[in-house]
Amino acid sequence: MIQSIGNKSRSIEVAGGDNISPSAGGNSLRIEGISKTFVGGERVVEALRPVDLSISAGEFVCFLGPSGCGKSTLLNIIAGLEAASSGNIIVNDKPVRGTGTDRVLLFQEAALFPWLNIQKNVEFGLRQAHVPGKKRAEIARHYLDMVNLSGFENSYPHQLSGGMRQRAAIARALAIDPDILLMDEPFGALDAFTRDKLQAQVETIWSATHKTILFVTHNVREAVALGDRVIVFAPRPGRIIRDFHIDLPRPRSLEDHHLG
Ligand SMILES: Nc1ncnc2c1ncn2[C@@H]1O[C@H](COP(=O)(O)OP(=O)(O)OP(=O)(O)O)[C@@H](O)[C@H]1O
Repeated sequence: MIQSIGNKSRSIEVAGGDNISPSAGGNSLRIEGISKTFVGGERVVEALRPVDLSISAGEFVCFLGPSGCGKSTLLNIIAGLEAASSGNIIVNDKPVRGTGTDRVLLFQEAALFPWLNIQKNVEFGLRQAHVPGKKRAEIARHYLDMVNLSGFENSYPHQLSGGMRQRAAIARALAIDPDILLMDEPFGALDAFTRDKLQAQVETIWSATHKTILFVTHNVREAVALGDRVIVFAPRPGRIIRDFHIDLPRPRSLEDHHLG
């Protein structure tokens, strides 16, 4: 079921003053009949009933639902970290199997390498992709600037706050220029104040980069504050029960009473 909240005609402001439609780039991701049943000895858990979903390039989609409804399982399948029991993941019209640099998954705990400084952490994926040193440094600086971490290039993860570490992880993910950013409760471990600030920052980053974002949350307010769409899952066995289109103007303020 598709429902709509807010004003239908909407565009977003991007740096340089252009007005673009956030879903102008065609289909980015198709989830076709994806199901998952975990089998471990005697125990069989039907985590996901077949899920079908089409997501446009540049859309910001939130997966909302109670604990255990299969949100993380679906995100892991899209990331290629978990095999589905049935169905296909189609990215840019091609079926994908396994992980790829077109999709990057961010977790609740920023998974930075503790032995590398922030600059080197952000450069890591670029090094793997054999991007030359000067170019790597330039790209890393660009994204560190985007997440307001300029000046912390030489710091190590343990010297940063949780919110700063999560911002560094976002910069590292963006540096490899994925089509799709998969965010699994990325702010779940942060205090409310930091969380609010990072939500606003993610909205700004999304507007500037036009990435397709899939964002898992338990929090209705967070989902409505961030998403173009909020996909609501039912408890186990996980399945989609609602597909809300959120047409509230951006940037959205968390104090906006429409979000309540
Ligand atoms: N590796 C696994 N083996 C067996 N069961 C699993 C495995 N991973 C997840 N499950 C089960 O699948 C169901 C869905 O789990 P999942 O983590 O996807 O839910 P979720 O909606 O992301 O929950 P939460 O919001 O608490 O993270 C749960 O019942 C969970 O116990």
